[in-house]
Amino acid sequence: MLPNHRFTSLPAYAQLQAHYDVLKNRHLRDLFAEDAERFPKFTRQFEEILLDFSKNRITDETFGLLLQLAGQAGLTEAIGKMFSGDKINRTEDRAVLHVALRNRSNTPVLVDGKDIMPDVNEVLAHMKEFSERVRSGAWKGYTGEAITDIVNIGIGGSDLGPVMVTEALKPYASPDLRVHFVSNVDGVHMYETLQTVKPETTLFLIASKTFTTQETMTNAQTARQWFLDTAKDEAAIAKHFAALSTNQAAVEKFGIDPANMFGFWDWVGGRYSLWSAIGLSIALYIGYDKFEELLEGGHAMDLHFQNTPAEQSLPVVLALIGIWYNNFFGAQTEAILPYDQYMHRFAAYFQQGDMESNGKSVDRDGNPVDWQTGPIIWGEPGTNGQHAFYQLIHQGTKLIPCDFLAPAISQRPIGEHHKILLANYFAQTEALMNGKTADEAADELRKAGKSEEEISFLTPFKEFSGNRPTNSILFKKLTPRTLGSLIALYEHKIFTQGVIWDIYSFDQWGVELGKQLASRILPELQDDAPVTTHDSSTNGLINTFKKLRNE
Ligand SMILES: O=P(O)(O)OC[C@H]1O[C@H](O)[C@H](O)[C@@H](O)[C@@H]1O
Repeated sequence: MLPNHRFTSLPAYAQLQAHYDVLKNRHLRDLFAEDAERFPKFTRQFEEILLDFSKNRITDETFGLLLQLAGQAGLTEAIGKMFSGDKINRTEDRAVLHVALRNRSNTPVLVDGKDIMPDVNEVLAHMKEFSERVRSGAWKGYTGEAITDIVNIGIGGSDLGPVMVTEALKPYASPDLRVHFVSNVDGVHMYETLQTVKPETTLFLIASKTFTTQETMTNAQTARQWFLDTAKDEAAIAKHFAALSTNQAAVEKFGIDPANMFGFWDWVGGRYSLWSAIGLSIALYIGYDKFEELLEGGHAMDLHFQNTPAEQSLPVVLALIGIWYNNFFGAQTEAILPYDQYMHRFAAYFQQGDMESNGKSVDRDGNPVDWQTGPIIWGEPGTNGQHAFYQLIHQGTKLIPCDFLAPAISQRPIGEHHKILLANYFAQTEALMNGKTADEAADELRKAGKSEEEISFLTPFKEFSGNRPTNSILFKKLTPRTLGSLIALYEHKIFTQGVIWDIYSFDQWGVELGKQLASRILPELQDDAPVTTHDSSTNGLINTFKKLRNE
């Protein structure tokens, strides 16, 4: 169990509050002018990843106080508890051990006194053997043909991670194997996917930790029926369906051969499961060796998180900077902006990772919090975002801390593209920091030949306040190892923030109510009788739906 504390009662909280009152009026331009050492002081390196957090509204004093906050919240102890298999997911009475899935050092990890590493290694060996057979063509479908298409059916954590990683690591993929993801219960998703594949050469992965999720079970049944419509023989299912799950009984009931089941455990949270059997689509797509490199990258970041003093730890730094804006500046959101097209689902992945983890409003004692917890996470790849929503980041009324991520080396070096991309990457954080003063804006207008009257009208619109904070994460190349480290970096950032905010980051009770109500409403949609069992809005909507569908 993690020790409890009141976030706002930590001594450093009050000090930070007082410090904020002084610092809130300081401009980043001036902080840089006063301190030539900001870049070396506020950058941290991990392998081929550089984190520059110098363009944040912090001084040495801010950073020192934030580190004290982490210390007072018992961060070191909490990290130890997670890695040693303590049941820190208290409301589900579970350990939190996605780190064991990528524990390439293979040191024993005990849950209830039992070392779980042999089980982890056994599933990995199964994934290796299976993915190698499928990729080499040795695994045959029911007509004797090799597999050409993988369809992963899963949702939430059983979808977003594999989608994000297979997109990010596309350059490492086998050209002979396509991968598809069906998540939405909207039949359109399954329909469109099935248009592009053939039953004889398709392997379905039914990815569900619980194997009860309505969307996934519905999609899986549809896929099964579609397959049997052609194959006609239930025995053929064994060659075309595999299950990634913790629930063996439900997998067998569905009719999947237990030999094709890849297990994992209740100590793997859904949104932290891409490192587990849920990552089978990744191993199939990029090959098991590359999947292992991804695990190694995650593990290397785990060791860094465990063994590095807080002031040197990239995840801790990211977490503290986030807390500074979330809890003192009142920022509501954080943008994740990768300047890498292959990372186009990275922000979407961490929407679940962060918001499902830290979107909580009771502390670990069950009392309502009176401080802000998890931020709203959003983002799109640069440069697309620049031409869409950056206007608001530059000149809007909201403070939006942004993470800018970019590789130094493109996976697809074509002409001048990467230099142009990176010029934009550097320019944006510089612009957000410095802004443009009224004098600078007026000078530019004067040089462009505008009249004094036009200049005085236009200047306020052309002015940029600047002082808008950013982190820059610059890495060498988006390799499987680096991606693994980047994912683990954000995972541990989320963990650190949850510890400091005194909330439980590894349950997700907030998703249950909607599920319960949907299963109550579903039977009501079976006939056309008007419903009266809900509030007037819900009744009205359901009854309008029943009318519309029959018109
Ligand atoms: O893997 P499954 O059991 O099908 O769960 C899929 C997803 O649905 C749940 O409602 C949770 O919100 C997610 O954390 C989970 O990843």
